[in-house]
Amino acid sequence: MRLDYLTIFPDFFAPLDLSLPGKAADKGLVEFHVHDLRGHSHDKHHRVDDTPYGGGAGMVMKPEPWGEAFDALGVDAGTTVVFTTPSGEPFDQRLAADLATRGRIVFACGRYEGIDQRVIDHAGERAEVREISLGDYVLNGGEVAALAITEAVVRLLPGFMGNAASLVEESHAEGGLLEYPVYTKPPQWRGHDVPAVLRSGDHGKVAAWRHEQAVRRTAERRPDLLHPSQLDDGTPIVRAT
Ligand SMILES: COc1cccc(COC(=O)c2cn[nH]c2)c1
Repeated sequence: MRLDYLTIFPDFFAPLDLSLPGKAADKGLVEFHVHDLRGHSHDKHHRVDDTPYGGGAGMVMKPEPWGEAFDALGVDAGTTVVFTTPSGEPFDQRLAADLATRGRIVFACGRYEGIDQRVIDHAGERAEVREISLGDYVLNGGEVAALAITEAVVRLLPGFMGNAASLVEESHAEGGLLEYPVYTKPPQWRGHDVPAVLRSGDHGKVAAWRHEQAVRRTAERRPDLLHPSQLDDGTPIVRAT
């Protein structure tokens, strides 16, 4: 998989050479290419923004640099262009798995009040476009979101995670439950003991305890992930007639 990043802050993506994503690059599973959008603005000050039509506060990113960058990158039907933006579709594990099937992703990292809408419209004429939000909050730019999406996607690439088994068990996987609590040595620590069941050696009991903990934790923190039948707050189960 080839990942490209279009940004006015290319240094933001220096971490891609470290830790998780970096290892994938070493394995040849993924290649990263970072591009400074200002390189595609040719006025004296390499301007990438201007005042918004219709007035209002802030600045809007000009379309020309983006169009020239798409041309330089060869954005085409085999490319998925991801615009990270608060007004995008919510990012989740399912979307991460979907993006992990792509051959090439170009992350378009917006700043200011956003990117001229014609850039998104034009991109949709030449490639697959996904507008993706990390969550309901506003960052100063799309770079942090692009890094988060990158990590969630790259770790799913076949042959990347050393222990594929851990991918199956983790949160928001098929079960749709939050992860159960985990423990390691020492057995006692500052007055806190590891739950005895985890040291019992009884794999059946351990599995049951972990499932119960995952359901309890999900009911407490993310009832939206549970089906009514799994809520134990007495929610009446109204069956479709
Ligand atoms: C492209 O248009 C804009 C406009 C405003 C801010 C940003 C930066 O992205 C976010 O704030 C964000 C991404 N996911 N959740 C929040 C982009």
